[in-house]
Amino acid sequence: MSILTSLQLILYALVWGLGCAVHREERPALLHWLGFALLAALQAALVAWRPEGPVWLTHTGSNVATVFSLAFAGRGVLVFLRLRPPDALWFGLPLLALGVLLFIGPAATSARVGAMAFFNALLLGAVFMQARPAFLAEFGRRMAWIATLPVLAQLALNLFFVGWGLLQLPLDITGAQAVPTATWAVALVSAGTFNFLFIFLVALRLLNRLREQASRDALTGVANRRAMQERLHLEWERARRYGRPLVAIAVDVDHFKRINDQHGHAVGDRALQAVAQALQAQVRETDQLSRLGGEEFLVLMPQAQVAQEGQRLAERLRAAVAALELRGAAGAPITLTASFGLSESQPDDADREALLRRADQALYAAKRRGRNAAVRWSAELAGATD
Ligand SMILES: Nc1nc2c(ncn2[C@@H]2O[C@H](COP(=O)(O)OP(=O)(O)OP(=O)(O)O)[C@@H](O)[C@H]2O)c(=O)[nH]1
Repeated sequence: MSILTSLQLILYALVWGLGCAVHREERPALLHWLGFALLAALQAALVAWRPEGPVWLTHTGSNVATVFSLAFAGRGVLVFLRLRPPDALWFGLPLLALGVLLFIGPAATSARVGAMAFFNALLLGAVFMQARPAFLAEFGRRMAWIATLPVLAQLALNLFFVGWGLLQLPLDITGAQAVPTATWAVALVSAGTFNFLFIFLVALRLLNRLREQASRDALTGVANRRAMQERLHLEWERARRYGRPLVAIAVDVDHFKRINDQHGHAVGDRALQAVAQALQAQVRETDQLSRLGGEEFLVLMPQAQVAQEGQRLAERLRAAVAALELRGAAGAPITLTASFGLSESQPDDADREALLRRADQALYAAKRRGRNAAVRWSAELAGATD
């Protein structure tokens, strides 16, 4: 049984090792779990070596390996969650366990197993307390429960052994009876759950990050055109279904080419970032600001009316961009303004692009009227382009 467990853990170690090679960002956590799997495999192999092997290794050594393997697993979880593990605890406890187990020696079985289980329980409790809020925040309640199960199973097993050690119960934990079988089953299942769960979570985090990157504009961090199209689709359908208009505000920074030409592309980039920040600070959580490309942005305002909330927001956005204080490379002040075109969805719109087309027409009108202005679409503007 224990030699099979050892082999299984070596396979886990192989997976973590491969993970370290290909996934740099998570390498610190994966290295911890590689250490965990190797030490747990060592522990199982030492147990398999009983009764032929030297007792200091097969008994005391296997207990020490167990405590250290849990320390690696737990500290790895904290590193994975970007938490700061208190090192006095995570290095101090295993070292203290080593000292205590050496002091007890291999012969005093109940004291030795009880002491090992006590340190294991402390480590499990510590990781549970520190990791749970961050875990819940990133992966949600369902995943937190799945992650909690192997910890609780391990904790229960270790508390049982602490009790066993303290009370000196007449149980044989080394033979083939119910208790050792249950011990191995809990150890195997919890190690397996732990490994598969965290392999899954590493992949899930990667997937979430890729999704996030696919919908964000790399320069400004606001939503990109793709995310805007998705949101527009959703909000346009909602607007039609519930008869609540949707407002689009097209934004274009004025004479942006001059900023690039006079101050260089890097300053131009900084200006775009500042504009995005200024716009973002004005829009509501329920609105969406996106960068469509170049110096063009778009604000979508669900459940709003252009003559009221739309016009008010556009005016605030205009003022926020005009109030930006930017400096070029030589410290020269840069004046920035933007033009705004507003439109509102209409019940007879053939498609959602109609809303954007009208916002664009209004934007061109704002440019024609001298820029640094917000213009609301009206029927006279239809067909007029620059
Ligand atoms: N720095 C920087 N410049 C960009 C980026 N994307 C587009 N541009 C520049 O933005 C400028 C857009 O210029 P135009 O479309 O002519 O418009 P404009 O100069 O803002 O003039 P109006 O819109 O008529 O007020 C071009 O010079 C592009 O090279 C970017 O990501 N970074």
